[in-house]
Amino acid sequence: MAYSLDDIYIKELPSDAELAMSTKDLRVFYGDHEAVHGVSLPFERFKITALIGPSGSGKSTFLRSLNRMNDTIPSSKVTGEINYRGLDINTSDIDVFEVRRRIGMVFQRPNPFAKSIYDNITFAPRRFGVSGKETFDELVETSLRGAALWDEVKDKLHKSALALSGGQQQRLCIARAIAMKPDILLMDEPASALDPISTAAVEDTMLKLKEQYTIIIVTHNMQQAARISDYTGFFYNGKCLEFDETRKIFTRPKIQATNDYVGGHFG
Ligand SMILES: Nc1ncnc2c1ncn2[C@@H]1O[C@H](COP(=O)(O)OP(=O)(O)OP(=O)(O)O)[C@@H](O)[C@H]1O
Repeated sequence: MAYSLDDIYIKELPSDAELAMSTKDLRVFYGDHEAVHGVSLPFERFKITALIGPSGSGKSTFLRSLNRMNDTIPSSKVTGEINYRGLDINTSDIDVFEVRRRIGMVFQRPNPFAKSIYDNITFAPRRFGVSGKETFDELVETSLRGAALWDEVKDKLHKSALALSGGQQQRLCIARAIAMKPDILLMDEPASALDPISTAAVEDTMLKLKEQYTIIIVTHNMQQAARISDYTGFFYNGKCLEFDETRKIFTRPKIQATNDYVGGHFG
């Protein structure tokens, strides 16, 4: 079935909602191909927003643009606004490394460095000028606690991160992102490569993390979106056709395509 791309419902957040970031008419091109067609979305602070939609609908491209990761793809061009702390960060004079420190990213496949658990966490802060054993010890502990991994690894901090299970490695990657003290965590299908027990651990971790961080997650797993997110955006053919509170998206969506997608009629 072909859906109208003009049928769009984007819920406006209440005027007292605090935004962590928002986009306005964000478009992403790969060469001549426009992969994201003018998406304007708000992201409320200390909430989890899930981005769902069929394969190729532009979710990951949109997500990667939010911390300027798409800049690393030579053919890619991003237009429109990415508003963060009163600034449009989609401009050439912005320090992209600082953007990526404040808006961290966790990828689909756990990608720890071939280093110890301890060094995985201290690596980037060290490069940003953090120093001192006590500071690092504390940073390692708070980051691992934040990612709900401390109890499992506190006796083997100097062992290789690669010896951890997939789920533990992913929580280490979350700890690594937290160690940079970001405001926002972008997560691209962070549990899709994990078994159900590890997935549950990562989901529990995310629910704890939102007390301190704003999370934007791409997921193919609709139960996961329903379980953990406060807001959901449904992407289709490069557009966000519907954005609303998660319970509304999954019970009373306003747009036909959303209804059919969450009902499992296509995917
Ligand atoms: N590095 C790239 N170079 C060129 N085209 C790309 C690149 N990455 C994505 N695309 C194209 O952009 C469009 C959106 O892809 P994207 O991966 O963002 O979608 P998605 O919704 O995240 O899909 P999936 O759920 O399968 O990950 C697709 O047409 C894809 O082929």
